[in-house]
Amino acid sequence: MKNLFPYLKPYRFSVFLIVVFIFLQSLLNLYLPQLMAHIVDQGVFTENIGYIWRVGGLMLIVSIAAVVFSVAAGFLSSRTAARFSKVLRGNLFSHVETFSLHEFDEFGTASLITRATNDITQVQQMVTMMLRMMIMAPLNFIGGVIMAFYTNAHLSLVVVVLIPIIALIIWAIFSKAAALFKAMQQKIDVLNRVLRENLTGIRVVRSFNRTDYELDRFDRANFDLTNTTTRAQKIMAGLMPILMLVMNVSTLAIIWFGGIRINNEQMQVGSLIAFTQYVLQLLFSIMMVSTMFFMIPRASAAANRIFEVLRTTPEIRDLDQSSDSFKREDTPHREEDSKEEHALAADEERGKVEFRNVSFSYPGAEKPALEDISFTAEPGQVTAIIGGTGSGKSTMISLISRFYDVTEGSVLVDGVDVREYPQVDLRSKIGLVPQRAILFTGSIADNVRFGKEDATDDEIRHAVEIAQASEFISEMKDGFESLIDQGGTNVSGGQKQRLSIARALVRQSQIYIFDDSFSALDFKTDAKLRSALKEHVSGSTVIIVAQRVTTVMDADLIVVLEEGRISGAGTHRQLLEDCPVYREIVASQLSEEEIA
Ligand SMILES: Nc1ncnc2c1ncn2[C@@H]1O[C@H](COP(=O)(O)OP(=O)(O)OP(=O)(O)O)[C@@H](O)[C@H]1O
Repeated sequence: MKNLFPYLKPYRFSVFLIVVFIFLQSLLNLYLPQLMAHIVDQGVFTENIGYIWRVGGLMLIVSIAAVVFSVAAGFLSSRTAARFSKVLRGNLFSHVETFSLHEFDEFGTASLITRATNDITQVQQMVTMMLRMMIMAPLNFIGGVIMAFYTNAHLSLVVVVLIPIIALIIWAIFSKAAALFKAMQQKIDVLNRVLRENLTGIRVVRSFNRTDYELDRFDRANFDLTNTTTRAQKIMAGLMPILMLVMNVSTLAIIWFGGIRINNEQMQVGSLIAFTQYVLQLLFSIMMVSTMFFMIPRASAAANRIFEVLRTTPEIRDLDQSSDSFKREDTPHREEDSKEEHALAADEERGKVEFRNVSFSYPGAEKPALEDISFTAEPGQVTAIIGGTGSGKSTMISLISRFYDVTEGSVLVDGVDVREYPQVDLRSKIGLVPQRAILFTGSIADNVRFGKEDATDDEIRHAVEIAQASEFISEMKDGFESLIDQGGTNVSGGQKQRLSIARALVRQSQIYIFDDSFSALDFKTDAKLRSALKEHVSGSTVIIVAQRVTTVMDADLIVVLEEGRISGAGTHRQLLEDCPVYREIVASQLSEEEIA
């Protein structure tokens, strides 16, 4: 929880005002019973109506002033907490943006969403309460104790007995509830995950008639969360009645002993009323603190989860600019300014991608996904990667964009290790079409422009033409301004793929990577697209990952992957001659005539 304080620093002035307002409110609240005692002892018993009016009027003014301070403090604390959580949410989001895929895998999307929404709301509520109660409760408590002693020291013995009893009750209840509150946040994660999976995979769920299974899965997560919440609330529900009981018994004790003292003429009735009020006020402040404690375990679990994300250092970071970055691997001892060198390298070679003895293992995986991979994809050439499912094709692609870092060896772009580029520079060289086409809510033009913010209409039209998407766009009612629904559900799989190809092409990059991007296209469109690519991006390095032999046959270099290793590299003809794995793939897809 203490990690939260730096986030409150910018609101120092508001916090200061809250403290002042609450201090004044508490003082006024402590003054009221005194006025009451005066009315009773000096007004009612002496039948001095004028005095009653005067002091009554003063009481009214004091009460109104207390309400004004309370409203002002309430407003300021809600505003401060809302702003604080806005900043925290912003920081969380921008920090998550720096994560590599590894950190995303580790936290899980559902959990990151819960942390950015529900967890932050918990903390915000806690801060609102804390800003008011943390100051008001101790003030009321200490003020109540002092005033009770001041009003009647003998009767205050009741208070001395009371406080340890209440402290014990609260401690017993909270030590039981804390673990349950922590579990509650984790169960919200699970519920979110089930919900999210079901909603994003709704088509699969429906087509496989798995609605009942999903309902059952959701019911279980829902029941589990409800169960834990109920158990926690049951324990907490005991708190208020027990405290009320203690409070009523103490009031009874005060009136009992106070009555005896009044009978013995050691105390006045007004003082007894004031004393009772002070004791109630201090008991009330304990109750306020306990309500806050009610929120602490949950909010502190939420805060821990938020800071767990904020404290995570992304595995993939840019090199310190002052370090020896941008050194070309093949000339490691050159001494020129590194940036100049970088520019030089980029000038000499435009988009060359080289894998040098690359091995890669996913964290926790038993065996490496890639082992000893070496090949070069040259600018102006098409390099194809073919292999069975799970052979490591997408993993290889991820290493070029540096979504993951290699375990051994190095991936070089224009002779510079990808780890030495600022990530933004590296990725601006690459137009990537991922395996799963992802579109965003917005128009078709917006989606293509995602690849290049300042793309002109002509550039967009040109990219769309190469991607063979013009025809279906022109058939849509609003053409380029047609809206894409969330997740791109209102366009077909092939259309989605073509739009995500256009998005990559509009970048006019040095390197284009198509990760199985032609699989949803029919053979004719696939062929047309590839010949358009050849014509329009002839100077760039084109890397095509594919399962279909017809897609890769014309490539200048075909790399055959099997279980994370290269089992052959060359042209179609060369591979037919000396790569049995390639021959097998070809035989399974093409007829004898086609092979010949
Ligand atoms: N995020 C991940 N965490 C752990 N293991 C992974 C992860 N992604 C892939 N793998 C594993 O790495 C291996 C290679 O996967 P990859 O996705 O690169 O294969 P692929 O050749 O692209 O397959 P496909 O053609 O089916 O897409 C597989 O065994 C897979 O289980």
